Amino acid sequence: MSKKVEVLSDQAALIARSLELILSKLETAIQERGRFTIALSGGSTPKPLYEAIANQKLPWDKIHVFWGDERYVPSDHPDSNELMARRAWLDRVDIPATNIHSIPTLDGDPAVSAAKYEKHLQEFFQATPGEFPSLDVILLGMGDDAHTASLFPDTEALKVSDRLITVGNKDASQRITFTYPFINAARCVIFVVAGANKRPALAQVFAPNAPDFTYPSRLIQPQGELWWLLDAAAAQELKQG
Ligand SMILES: O=C1O[C@H](COP(=O)(O)O)[C@@H](O)[C@H](O)[C@H]1O
Repeated sequence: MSKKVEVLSDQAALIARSLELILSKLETAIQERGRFTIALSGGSTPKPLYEAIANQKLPWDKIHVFWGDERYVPSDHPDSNELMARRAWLDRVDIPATNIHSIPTLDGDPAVSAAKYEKHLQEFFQATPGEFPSLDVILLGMGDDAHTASLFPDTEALKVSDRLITVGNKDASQRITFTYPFINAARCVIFVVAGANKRPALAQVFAPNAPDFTYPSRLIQPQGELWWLLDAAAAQELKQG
């Protein structure tokens, strides 16, 4: 694994750098493999990044979009990660509908939906059960409790190491999430983290010793590249430490 940490002066610089990195991975992937696969994060931080991607001239037919996690709500629900990405990016470009790989959320049972998405991923990547295919880029955020994707502190999802997709739990509500070994199979994982409220969690995630299950972002140790792109507000304690 190669780990790189970059601190950007503000949110605009953070988004500009994230965009630059994604575009460089996209160019390489298309040159080498003829397509670019990316998993998106939700929350609020990546919205301006998605808007910036929508403003690029890109070979949309060669770009395949997945989600690293999703809330268990219909795709037109205000909490839907897909809805945010569609409004900010996907509905604004000429990407084929078949290149948008939504997480199913209408089965009435998150475990059924998780299994369906896993099957879809295995078919797309022509992976056998038990094999962990590699996305070109997995974009991640981090919550102020150090969760990433929908891998929340001290939850059962953190123990799942034999599947690509599982059910995550945020308090009483269930979500669908990539498992940490699937994230770790990626060619490149990019965390984009902004805001002073992330400082305490970040300090624990970067500490030499802290419990991984309490700070789930620590479990992200990909075989490929790991990038932490932070704004100055989020990184302040790291610089002091
Ligand atoms: O709940 C979620 O939150 C995290 C972090 O979001 P942020 O707005 O604090 O950046 C996000 O990465 C995840 O995809 C989302 O479902």
